[in-house]
Amino acid sequence: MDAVNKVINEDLQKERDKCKFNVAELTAFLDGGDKFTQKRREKENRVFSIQGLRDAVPDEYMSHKERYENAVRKAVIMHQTLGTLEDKTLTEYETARLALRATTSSAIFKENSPLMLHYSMFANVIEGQGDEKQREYWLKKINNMEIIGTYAQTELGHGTFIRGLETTAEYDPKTEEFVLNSPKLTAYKWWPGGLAHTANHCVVMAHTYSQGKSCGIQPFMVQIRDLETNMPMKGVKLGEIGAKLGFNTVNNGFLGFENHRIPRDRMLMKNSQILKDGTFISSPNSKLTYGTMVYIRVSILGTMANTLGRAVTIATRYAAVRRQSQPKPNEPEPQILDYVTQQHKLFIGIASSHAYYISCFWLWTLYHRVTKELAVGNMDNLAELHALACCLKATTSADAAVLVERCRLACGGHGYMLSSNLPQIYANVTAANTYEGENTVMLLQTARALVKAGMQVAQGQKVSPSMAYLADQSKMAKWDSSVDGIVKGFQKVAAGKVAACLASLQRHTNNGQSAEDAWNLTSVQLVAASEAHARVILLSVFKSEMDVQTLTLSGETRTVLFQLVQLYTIYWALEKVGDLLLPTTTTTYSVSICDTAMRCDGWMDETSLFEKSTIQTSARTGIAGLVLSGLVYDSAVYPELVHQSLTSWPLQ
Ligand SMILES: CCCCCCCCCCCCCC(=O)SCCNC(=O)CCNC(=O)[C@H](O)C(C)(C)COP(=O)(O)OP(=O)(O)OC[C@H]1O[C@@H](n2cnc3c(N)ncnc32)[C@H](O)[C@@H]1OP(=O)(O)O
Ligand SMILES: Cc1cc2nc3c(=O)[nH]c(=O)nc-3n(C[C@H](O)[C@H](O)[C@H](O)COP(=O)(O)OP(=O)(O)OC[C@H]3O[C@@H](n4cnc5c(N)ncnc54)[C@H](O)[C@@H]3O)c2cc1C
Repeated sequence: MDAVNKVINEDLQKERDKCKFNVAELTAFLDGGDKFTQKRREKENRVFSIQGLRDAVPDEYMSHKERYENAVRKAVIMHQTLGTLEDKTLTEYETARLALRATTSSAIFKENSPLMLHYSMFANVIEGQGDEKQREYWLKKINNMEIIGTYAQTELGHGTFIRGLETTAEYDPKTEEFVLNSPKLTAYKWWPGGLAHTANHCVVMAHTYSQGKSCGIQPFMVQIRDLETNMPMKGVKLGEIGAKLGFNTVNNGFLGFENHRIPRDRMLMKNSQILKDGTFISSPNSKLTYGTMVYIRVSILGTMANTLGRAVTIATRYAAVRRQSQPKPNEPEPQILDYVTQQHKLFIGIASSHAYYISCFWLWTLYHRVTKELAVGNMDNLAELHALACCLKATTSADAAVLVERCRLACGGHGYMLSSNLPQIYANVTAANTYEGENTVMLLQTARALVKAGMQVAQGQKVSPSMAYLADQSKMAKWDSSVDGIVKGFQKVAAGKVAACLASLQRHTNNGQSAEDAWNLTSVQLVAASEAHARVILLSVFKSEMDVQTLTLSGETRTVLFQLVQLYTIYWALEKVGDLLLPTTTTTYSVSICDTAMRCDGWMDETSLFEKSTIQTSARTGIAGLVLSGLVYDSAVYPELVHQSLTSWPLQ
């Protein structure tokens, strides 16, 4: 194996040599600047040089228990290592941006870390829901790993419907304690990562009662295990939920309570409070309790960018080194990358990964702005943030799962091998369709906001900036096959779908249906309208952010990035050709230029055997990448046809 490792595959090297742009420049652009590239590499080099982080045996040959124990062992080393590299001089945004790119964890854990929830939701829920004293007390313990925690919301009976949670927390003013109970089996917490054996604390979302009255769903910090023995505390029942498609080392567990008492100050009281005598002071907005979910939904865009980037890198490298068939007699078998069908499968993955990165940073900026506004009591933009986070989480995770599976199929039989790592990547990516808000449910949340905006437009009222295009449709000029033109086409499609939903809701209520039944009867269209809106946002943000952010880049790098924008836009125009009412056309791909993602060593945190043995990489540094061909649309008739279709759009 070692001898093989020293030789870089000839075809791969040739592709890298053909690169027309400055790889370092593009890498720094994606990282957010040279400073971050340096920091990322420092982290990667440190982590990847640790012998103890390598698996003696591939995960898939271990038992369930061995896998978990191996993951715990690595999680401890990772924590010790990363702790020493922490940079306190970075702003919160910079730290988040670095975390998004320096995903060493995905290279170390094929099925994720058992501490995943500790670092993500547990820490964030204390930050977002704890009062000042609670934040000061708990965050120190969390950061020092004095306690290990998770986020326990979902129950066996209810995941989506939070208001239906059955775990109860009843305030007892005599002892100034809350009494936690799981009155039924369906009230058991079910799913929280790390709960099975790893966590000794968790934030429990529970239906809260005081003075005999419901105080809604509130968060509580609960110690569930003894810190010395790791055994469950009195009145706490714990266990593991069992083997899953993926996430097997995340250690998802169940949790039930039987008269488990906790002090009053364990309720996280930033937003709502229960005073010593039991008086309930309600949050200014009950949805503030859901803030951690919004934060993770925003992060998921970045996770999708990384996960898809890894899959498409593996598949593109494979396409460069794999030769198959003999279309021209007496000539060698071509690289499968030369087949246009193969390029069609892979390039959209490269473009989408970039689109998700850009959209994630854009959404992060909005998230930080809204968080600052909330801190001073301004809720004006919370609904818009929620609507955007829901539809973008749903659309990017759904697309990423499809595209990762396409990458797996693009590797033929080898993609079916676990050693390709593509099946495990798929198992990770498809989970995001369900966790942090099931995708259909998320799209329906955005649809609520779209319907509201549609009604406001009809009444001549102002709507939120991301939905302002709904009001502009009548003024909208002709559109064409330029990127901006296609974005306008998509705006028209989304506006048309929203209008159709409003008409359907109206029709059903006029026919005597209740508002709820009218909503259910219209829900297939509502989901479609919400997805169309997400497409508008993804396409327009990708284009406009690239316009602004690439100004200082060299012409070659800008060109290749704009080819990705163009590819992404045109791909979706063709995918949604029915929506755009485009009659069948003979538009063809004429593939000639381009490439990108796999040139940047940001993608190089893949540790699979497959990559190392079959396709040689220069392991995490200075990957020159492959020269693929870019995509140029070659159809003179295209703009005309699109335009004609749009002018016959029945709902405009
Ligand atoms: C460091 C980071 C790394 C990241 C790695 C990632 C992987 C990490 C691993 C992750 C592992 C996985 C970990 C996990 O999986 S943790 C568990 C995650 N669980 C969920 O996400 C549950 C999904 N369900 C919900 O969120 C709610 O119950 C929904 C939203 C469905 C309905 O709710 P409800 O029935 O109560 O509400 P309503 O429909 O009557 O609507 C009422 C109004 O409220 C507004 N509204 C609703 N929600 C919000 C909100 N959030 N902010 C602002 N507003 C909000 C809404 O628009 C509406 O407004 P209006 O129309 O009336 O004006
Ligand atoms: C890998 C993984 C990790 C997880 N980690 C955690 C964790 O750490 N902590 C935690 O608390 N939870 C966690 N979860 C749970 C997760 O958040 C829930 O599974 C998710 O919110 C969906 O809820 P559910 O499973 O009850 O699905 P359901 O809501 O029962 O969904 C089933 C189907 O019903 C449909 N449906 C439900 N309600 C509606 C509606 N109102 N309108 C239309 N259709 C509807 C859905 O679209 C879906 O098709 C995790 C889940 C997974 C898969």
